[in-house]
Amino acid sequence: MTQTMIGVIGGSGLYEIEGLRDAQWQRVETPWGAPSDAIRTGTLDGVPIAFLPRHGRGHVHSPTTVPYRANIDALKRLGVTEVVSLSACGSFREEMAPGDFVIVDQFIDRTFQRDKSFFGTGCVAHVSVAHPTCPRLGAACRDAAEAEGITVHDGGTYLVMEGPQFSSVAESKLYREVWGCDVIGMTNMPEAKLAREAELCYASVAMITDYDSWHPDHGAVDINDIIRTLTGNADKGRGLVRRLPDLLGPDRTPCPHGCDRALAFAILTAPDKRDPGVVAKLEAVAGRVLGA
Ligand SMILES: CSC[C@H]1O[C@H](OP(=O)(O)O)[C@H](O)[C@@H]1O
Ligand SMILES: Nc1ncnc2[nH]cnc12
Repeated sequence: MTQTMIGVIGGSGLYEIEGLRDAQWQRVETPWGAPSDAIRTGTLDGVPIAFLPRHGRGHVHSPTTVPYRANIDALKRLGVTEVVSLSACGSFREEMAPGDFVIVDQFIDRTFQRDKSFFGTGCVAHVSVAHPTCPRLGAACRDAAEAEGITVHDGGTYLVMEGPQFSSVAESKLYREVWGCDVIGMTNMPEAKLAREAELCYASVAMITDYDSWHPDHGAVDINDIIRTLTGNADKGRGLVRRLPDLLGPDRTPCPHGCDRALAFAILTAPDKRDPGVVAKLEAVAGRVLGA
């Protein structure tokens, strides 16, 4: 049994979290550079929490330049066991309305300008992301949302676009009608892939702000409309987070889905062929299997 530590990555509109005991902003350095911002640590109902604003306070990083590897490494380094990602998203479904939340369980990754792995030449690893989110953590997020009175949809496919521009109508229709996606955003990849490589449980809560551009009654995505919905969504997201310690509990049993053992057989590079410099960089994320 290990101790639960909840990492929360707050998306657009969610730059602070209140109500933590012994709260402090902690600067964390990683071999991948600095995370998006300092990390707010403390406890909530006796469970340690680490909150990281994905874009930094004041919204400094674009979806492309968010330091995804540093963020995940820093959370792991602090002892986080579960990562809850809260993100503003557009909807492809009439019934998934602005203000609703979706517990995402699949992704289509259309990003192309980001570092997507901790591994590479000198230490190669291949983890499975067939099921990129943790069902146990996702269920806790769903239960927390329901307890808060939030309209929550259990399961959905999130199209991750590079951005920063929103989609054209043709793209929006392709993602919705042909690819069967439910929501769209710009940030959950490579975040989810990196969390898996770091053997962290990862759940994604899509907080819907708009209908993207496919919807005949809503026209183009308008950032002003999004901002109006963001504030209410951020409050609901904070309410969801406040319920998680009670639902997850302080003592953590091994993940029944194996998220915390994802690297067990993933590293292909023979021990005598591993680059010691690369292995050293992997100390926080893969020290369990590399003995680094
Ligand atoms: C607020 S409009 C677009 C912006 O919001 C989302 O960010 P996040 O996922 O961090 O909440 C979306 O992915 C874009 O980056
Ligand atoms: N329609 C949309 N497309 C991409 N990212 C978003 N974030 C919020 N709404 C979005």
